[in-house]
Amino acid sequence: MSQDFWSFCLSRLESELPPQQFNTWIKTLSAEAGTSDEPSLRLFAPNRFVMQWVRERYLKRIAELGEEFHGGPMPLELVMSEAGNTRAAPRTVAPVMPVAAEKTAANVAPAPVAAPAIIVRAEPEPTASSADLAYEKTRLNPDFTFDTLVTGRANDLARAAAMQVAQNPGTSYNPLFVYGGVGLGKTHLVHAIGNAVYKRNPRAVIRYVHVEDYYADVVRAYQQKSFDAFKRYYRSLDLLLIDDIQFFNNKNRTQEEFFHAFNALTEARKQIVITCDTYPKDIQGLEDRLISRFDWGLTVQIEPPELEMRVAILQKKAEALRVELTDDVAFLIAKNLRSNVRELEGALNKVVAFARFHGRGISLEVAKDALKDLLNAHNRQLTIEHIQKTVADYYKIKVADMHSKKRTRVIARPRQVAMWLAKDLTPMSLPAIGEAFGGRDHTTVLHACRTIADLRLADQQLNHDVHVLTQVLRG
Ligand SMILES: Nc1ncnc2c1ncn2[C@@H]1O[C@H](COP(=O)(O)OP(=O)(O)OP(=O)(O)O)[C@@H](O)[C@H]1O
Repeated sequence: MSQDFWSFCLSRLESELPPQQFNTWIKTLSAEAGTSDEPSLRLFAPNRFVMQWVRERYLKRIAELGEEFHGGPMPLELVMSEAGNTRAAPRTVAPVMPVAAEKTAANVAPAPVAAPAIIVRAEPEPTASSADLAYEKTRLNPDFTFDTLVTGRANDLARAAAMQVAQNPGTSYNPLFVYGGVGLGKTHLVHAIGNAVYKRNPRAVIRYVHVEDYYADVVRAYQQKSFDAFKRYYRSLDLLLIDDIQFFNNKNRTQEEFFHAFNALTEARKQIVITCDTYPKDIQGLEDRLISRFDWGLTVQIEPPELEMRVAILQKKAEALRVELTDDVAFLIAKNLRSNVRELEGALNKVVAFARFHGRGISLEVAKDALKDLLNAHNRQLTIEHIQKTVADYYKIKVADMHSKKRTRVIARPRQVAMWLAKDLTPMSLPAIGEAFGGRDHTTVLHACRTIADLRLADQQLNHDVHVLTQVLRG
């Protein structure tokens, strides 16, 4: 069945593409399958930007995988989802039919009725104005705005700083350095800055670039001996948004170029926004002179969202997909996926696709069915022993110290961190946690949790430790 094909296709593309590309482009697609008798696949892109990118870079490969999976061609269509289709009038989704008239170069012969051809029908683009074209050069995703970004404790500082930068680019915090774990909205936030700056000033020269693409630009400039043009371009920007700087590791020539671009832009009071999965000093293989420059502006963290925020994000995403999501379903998903918003979204997409495929509405029952594997995996709970061992290893103390009565700071603080993590990451009660830490009283656990919560606001190193440990434990 084509639904199985899409799972097959996802796992193949995941192994073939760098994670950033897979997550940004492929995972945002939703799929609607034909029947087992008449396999077909219709892919929905959330907006024109994604549709164009997928069509140019990945559609041919998806068609090849379709042929490999089915042992023959399969009609394949890429359209914009209704929610993303802001230019055209909303249309109803019809079953996929082989539409020979709309073939593209990637196609083969017209479809005979019995054995359908691969028909790659990418929706024709609406005519673009020169303003549209200028906008597209920014590489900004129009869906990633401050309006679509849900705010909560996990990101309010980062969001406030980003809004400040968007209002006063080049003069408030330069660079703005945003760090946080995978899939927590860093890319969304930097696109939001770009979109806001563009809205205020459509003449601003803005460029969003992932580090891997920046690296590719350097390589191309090197091969084509076009370094002057490369330098001129990057130094002419008003706003440079550069994503996932951790992938700069040991790419010395690229770092060198970036160093000079950074200096030129900051000297000219042009804004730079950087994202990374970690705090600047912890980036592996990055030159010290870059690390020290990243400290010039403001460094803000995005943390994993708490339950209420996760529910709000799901509701927002459901709104964008134009599906109704009841609170019980939102809570089921949010309670089981804690660490990564992208996974949260993936789970929602899975529920929506499952409901559509089986012609059912979205209910708690449907959601449980759709997410069966995921819920089973989640139920293999994190144990307190695992938390104690991970924290002890991290701080290089003995696991036995988690249970001991020793009160020296080097031991007591990691123990408090482990208690805080146990409270945050497991459903255990305070008395049960106290018991697991050498039979301590629940008030001791409460005190530990409050101490760590307060210290995280005041002590950047401790906050960082807790962040790293949380990521490690959540896998
Ligand atoms: N606070 C939020 N509100 C709404 N959507 C969010 C929020 N945080 C994350 N998302 C969504 O989660 C998905 C993943 O976010 P994004 O790609 O920005 O994460 P990231 O931190 O850049 O990840 P990576 O480390 O893989 O680059 C996006 O679709 C984004 O819109």
